[in-house]
Amino acid sequence: MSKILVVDDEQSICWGITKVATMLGHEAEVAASAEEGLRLAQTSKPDVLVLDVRLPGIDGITAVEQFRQVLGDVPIIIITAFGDMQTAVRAVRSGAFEYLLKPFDVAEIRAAIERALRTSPVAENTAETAAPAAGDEPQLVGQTPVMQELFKQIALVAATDTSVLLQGESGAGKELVARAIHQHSASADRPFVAVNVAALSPTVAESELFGHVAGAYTGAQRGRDGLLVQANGGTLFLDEVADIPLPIQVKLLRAVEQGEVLPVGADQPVKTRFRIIGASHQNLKQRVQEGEFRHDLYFRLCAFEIVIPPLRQRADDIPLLVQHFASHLAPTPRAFAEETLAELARRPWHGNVRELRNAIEHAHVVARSGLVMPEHLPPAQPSFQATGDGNHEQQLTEASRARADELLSDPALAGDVYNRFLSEVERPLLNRAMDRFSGEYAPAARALGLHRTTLKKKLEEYEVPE
Ligand SMILES: Nc1ncnc2c1ncn2[C@@H]1O[C@H](COP(=O)(O)OP(=O)(O)OP(=O)(O)O)[C@@H](O)[C@H]1O
Repeated sequence: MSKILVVDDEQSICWGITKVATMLGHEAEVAASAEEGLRLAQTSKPDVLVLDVRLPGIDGITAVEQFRQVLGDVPIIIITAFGDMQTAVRAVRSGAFEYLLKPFDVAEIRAAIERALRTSPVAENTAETAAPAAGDEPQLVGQTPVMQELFKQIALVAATDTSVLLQGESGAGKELVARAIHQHSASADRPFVAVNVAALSPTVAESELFGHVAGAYTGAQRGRDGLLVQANGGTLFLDEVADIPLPIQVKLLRAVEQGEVLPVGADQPVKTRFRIIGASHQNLKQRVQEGEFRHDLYFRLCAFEIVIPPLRQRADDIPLLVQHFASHLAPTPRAFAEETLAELARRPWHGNVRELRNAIEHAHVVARSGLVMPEHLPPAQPSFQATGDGNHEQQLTEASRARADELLSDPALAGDVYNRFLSEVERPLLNRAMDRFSGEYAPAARALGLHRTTLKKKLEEYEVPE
C-alpha cells in the first residue's frame, strides 16, 4: 500500500482522487493549501504527490521546490484547470512527473497515479531555469481545452531538442507555436531562423539554405552563410516544408543528420547544429505516399507532431482573441457589441486566427468611434481549400454548401435559415456595391439592377451606415 497526498482546495477533486487511491488499494491524505500539504508531507512521507496549481496561499508550482526538499524525488502530478502557456512551461520545468488538465476523468488520474508509483523518479531535467519574462513571449492566446493541450505539448517538446512537425490550416498559428517552442527552450537566446520555403525561388533555394562560397556562380563575388548556418545553436523553422524540392530534401536531411552543410561551390563542409521545426498545411504523410516528400526526412521531422486545431474548433476562444487583438489597436481600443461577438462566433473562419485578426483591424478602422457593430466587419473569407484552383464560382458553391450545412444543423435557427442565408450573401454584396460607388445610391443601384429605393430600404434593414 502506498500513500498519496492530494493538495487541492477543491473538495470534489480531493474526494475523487481519494476514491481512486482507495480503489487502487492505497491510502490518501488531503490538504487544501500548499502550506498545509508541506506540514503533512513532513510527517506522512507520501509516495506520490498530487498538487493543484491555483491554491489559496503559495501556488502549487512555486511550492514544488519546497516539497522536493521534504520529499526528495517523489513523483509529483501537477493538476490545473488553468493550463496557460506559462503554467505548462513552469510545470514541465519544475520536473513534475505528470501534468494533467482539469477536468480529467477517473481513468486518467488512475493511470497517472499507477505510472507514478511504478516509476522511479528521475533527477534530470528538474533544474528550474528562469522562464522568459511574459513580455518577451509570443502571445499565444487561448483557454479552451484544445489550446491548453497545445500549451502542454509546446512545454513538453520545448524542454527537449527533438524535431517537431506542426500541422494545421493556414493562419492557425503554426509560426507562433514554433516561436513559443524556441522561446521556452534551452536555446532561447540563440537564433530563431524562419524560412518560408514556398516563397524561395527554386534557383536560389539551395544557396539561401546552405550558403555559397565566393565565385560559386556568376555574380557571387563574396561567400555567404546559408540560413542553416545562421540557425546554428538555435532553431530553424521551415514553413511550408511540403514545398521543398526533392533534391534539396536530400541535402537537408544530410545536414540535420550529420550536423554539417556543404555550401554551394565549397569542398569543405561547415558545421551547424539546430533544432528543426517544420510546418505544413498539407497532409505531409499523404505527400510521402504520393512520392513528393522523402519518407526519411518525414520520419526525421515528425519525431514530435503537433496538430494545431483550426479556429472553428475553439470558437470559445474568440472573445479572448478579439480582446487581445483589439487591445493592440492603439490609441483607444473599441468595445465590440454583443451582436458583433455573436456574428464572430458564427463565422467559419476558413482563414483562422489570421482572418480574425484582420477582421478586428478592419472593423476598428470602419467603426471610427463607438461600438463595433456587425456591419463594420469585412465579409467572411470563403474556403479556398475546397478546390484551390482559382475557380471562384466553384469555391463560392463549396463555401455556400458548407455554410448551409452549418445553418441547417443549428436548431436555434430552425424556420429562419433561408432568410438568414440570403441576408449573409446579400449584405456583403450591397456593402461592396456601395463601397465601389463611393456611397452613392443611384450608380450602385444601377449596377446591381435594383431600384434605388429598394437598395436604400435593404441597406436600412441591414443598418449599413451611409
Ligand atoms: N493563439 C493565438 N493567439 C494570438 N495570436 C495568434 C494565435 N494564433 C495565431 N495568431 C496570429 O495569427 C496570425 C497567423 O498566425 P501564424 O502566422 O502563426 O499562422 P500559420 O499557421 O503559420 O499560417 P501560414 O500557414 O499561413 O503560414 C499571426 O498574426 C499570429 O500572431
